[in-house]
Amino acid sequence: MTRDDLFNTNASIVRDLAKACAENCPEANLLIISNPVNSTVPICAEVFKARGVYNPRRLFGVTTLDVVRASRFVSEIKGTDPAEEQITVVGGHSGVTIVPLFSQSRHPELSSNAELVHRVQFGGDEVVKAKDGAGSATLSMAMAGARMAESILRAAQGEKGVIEPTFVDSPLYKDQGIDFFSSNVELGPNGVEKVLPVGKVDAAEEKLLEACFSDLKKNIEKGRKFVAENPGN
Ligand SMILES: NC(=O)C1=CN([C@@H]2O[C@H](COP(=O)(O)OP(=O)(O)OC[C@H]3O[C@@H](n4cnc5c(N)ncnc54)[C@H](O)[C@@H]3O)[C@@H](O)[C@H]2O)C=CC1
Ligand SMILES: O=C([O-])CC(=O)C(=O)O
Repeated sequence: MTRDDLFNTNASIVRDLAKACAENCPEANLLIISNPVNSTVPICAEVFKARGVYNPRRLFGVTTLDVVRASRFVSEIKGTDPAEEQITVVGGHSGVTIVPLFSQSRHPELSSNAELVHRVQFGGDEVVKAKDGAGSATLSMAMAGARMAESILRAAQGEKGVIEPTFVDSPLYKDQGIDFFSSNVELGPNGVEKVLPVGKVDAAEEKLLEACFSDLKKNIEKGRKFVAENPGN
């Protein structure tokens, strides 16, 4: 079971919750954690657009857990404190759409560690397998969700320099037909303040990004198509 398999159950739930938000709290910050995030965020955007209240600065897919996992896995290899490992992860929130950029960390050599890259990309699946039918990540998901929500609140109260990775309506790869992308984002009182660039990547990461784009495009399109064909009430 992959996150994409959750689409059939979750797409209509997210669509209906988004509709309720669009009608009752259109100005709220929406943090979408329900999977598949790569599709549920575009679903929310379509629902808001259909009602004329879409504000791309207030819609966020929660991808914090990918960074939390990457930092943890690196700390296990290096014998360090995960809180001190700053690993940038970009792309989306499933399988090969998750792209860790170790070349930008203090351990650039790790970008050629295929086993580590795979573990970051499929860390959620590892948990699902280990739980053997009893669900997916829970405590780590709660921690990652809380971190993201707290950062949004701190920025809303005027704190400067609050940066989190999140899957947003992004200018970074729109020219390649990818309207949503996760990268570091500076948060502010109005939600997204600034989408930060991906920065320099090495040749191995360039390849990972290519694979990411191809899947991500399909996931985004799947969400859009669902709303077009099933607009709900
Ligand atoms: N983005 C991320 O990092 C992560 C995302 N997830 C995703 O988060 C979601 C929730 O996971 P869990 O909390 O483990 O699942 P869960 O099954 O424990 O909880 C789901 C909750 O949704 C409620 N629910 C079901 N239908 C609903 C509806 N129509 N309207 C309102 N509420 C409804 C259920 O009553 C239940 O309380 C899943 O989609 C999972 O894949 C999980 C881990 C990490
Ligand atoms: O795989 C899942 O369903 C849960 C999830 O998103 C994660 O653990 O990253």
